[in-house]
Amino acid sequence: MNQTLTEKIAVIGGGSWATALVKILCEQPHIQVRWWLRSAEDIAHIRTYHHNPSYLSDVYLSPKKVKVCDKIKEAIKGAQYVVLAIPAAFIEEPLRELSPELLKGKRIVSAIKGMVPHKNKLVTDWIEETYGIPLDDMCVIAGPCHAEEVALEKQSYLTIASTNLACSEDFSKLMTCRYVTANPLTDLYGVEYAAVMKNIVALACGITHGIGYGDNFQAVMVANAMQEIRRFVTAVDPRERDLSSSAYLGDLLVTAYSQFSRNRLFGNMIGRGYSVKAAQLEMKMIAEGYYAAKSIFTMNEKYQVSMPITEAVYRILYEGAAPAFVMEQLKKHLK
Ligand SMILES: NC(=O)c1ccc[n+]([C@@H]2O[C@H](COP(=O)([O-])OP(=O)(O)OC[C@H]3O[C@@H](n4cnc5c(N)ncnc54)[C@H](O)[C@@H]3O)[C@@H](O)[C@H]2O)c1
Ligand SMILES: O=P(O)(O)OC[C@H](O)CO
Repeated sequence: MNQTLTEKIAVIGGGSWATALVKILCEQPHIQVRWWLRSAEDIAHIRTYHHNPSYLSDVYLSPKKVKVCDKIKEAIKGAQYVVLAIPAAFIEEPLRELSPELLKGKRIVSAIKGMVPHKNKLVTDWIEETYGIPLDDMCVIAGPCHAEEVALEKQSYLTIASTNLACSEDFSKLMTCRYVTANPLTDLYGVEYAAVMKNIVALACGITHGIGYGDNFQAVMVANAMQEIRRFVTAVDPRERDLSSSAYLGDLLVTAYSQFSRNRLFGNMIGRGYSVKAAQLEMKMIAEGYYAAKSIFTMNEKYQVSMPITEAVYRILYEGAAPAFVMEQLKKHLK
């Protein structure tokens, strides 16, 4: 192995975002990536052909920089950072192999924009509770950035949020390269909740588009959604934050309008009459907003914030309410 590869970073997950993150990290000359994927077939393919056959398959994964691992313990061994890029709904199972001792002293980076279902917890809170990692040793990767555009090396911006500025600054440096600019921020909870909630909004955008509503309606819904996000985030974690910045508003806009949005695509299918099961089967990718709608709706039983868009999505996805009827009702709440 090249002597200059001094820093080891583990990436956990085999989807599009994990693949894009591996690509970004490989741009740093001193980094070796230890990459754990769930699929044995994908691991074998990457070892032989240096491309992920299942996601972003055009991205070249240099064997000099990327060591693909069968075992999660092997991936995290000696790693200073452990980057989690598995949809939140599936995070518990693979991490069961790990213990507080194995993760001790490492910085944990959540690239996940979802909540752990049933527990209704942010990933960082769940990691703190389960593995005893202090919040100050964690950060989240946020901002409007689709894996597909990273693969194409289109200029993108990320926000690295942590309660510990040094942690977010350090990891921002590792995520900055020719086509990515990463900026640090100290609003961990605000960024994490906004990233979870924008997925619910993208579902709503997809649903209305699927029903036949146009751009005019969607613009009003997105504007109202930003206010809904502000109300909820302020209730859960009151502090001053500029929600018009790219970590919050930017992420909402990209997911609501991009052709690459998983959540919008999923919502669009629901609007066109697919059942939840059928839409999930049709998509190879995961729409985090499906799980988030339930978590945020349930959390809001405590906060009682006005959240008509989240409620509308929840009723359609979990109570089987007809999308056209629910959106007709939602119209009364939008301004
Ligand atoms: N894709 C993006 O552009 C992007 C950008 C920012 C953040 N994220 C976040 O990254 C996280 C990972 O999403 P992604 O886009 O890479 O996923 P994806 O939709 O591209 O891929 C699905 C992933 O889910 C895993 N998976 C599917 N079913 C599973 C199961 N039953 N058990 C265990 N794992 C299963 C697959 O192995 C794969 O890793 C999500 O929280 C997402 O919000 C994604
Ligand atoms: O836009 P989606 O639904 O693919 O979600 C992916 C990322 O969160 C975008 O930042």
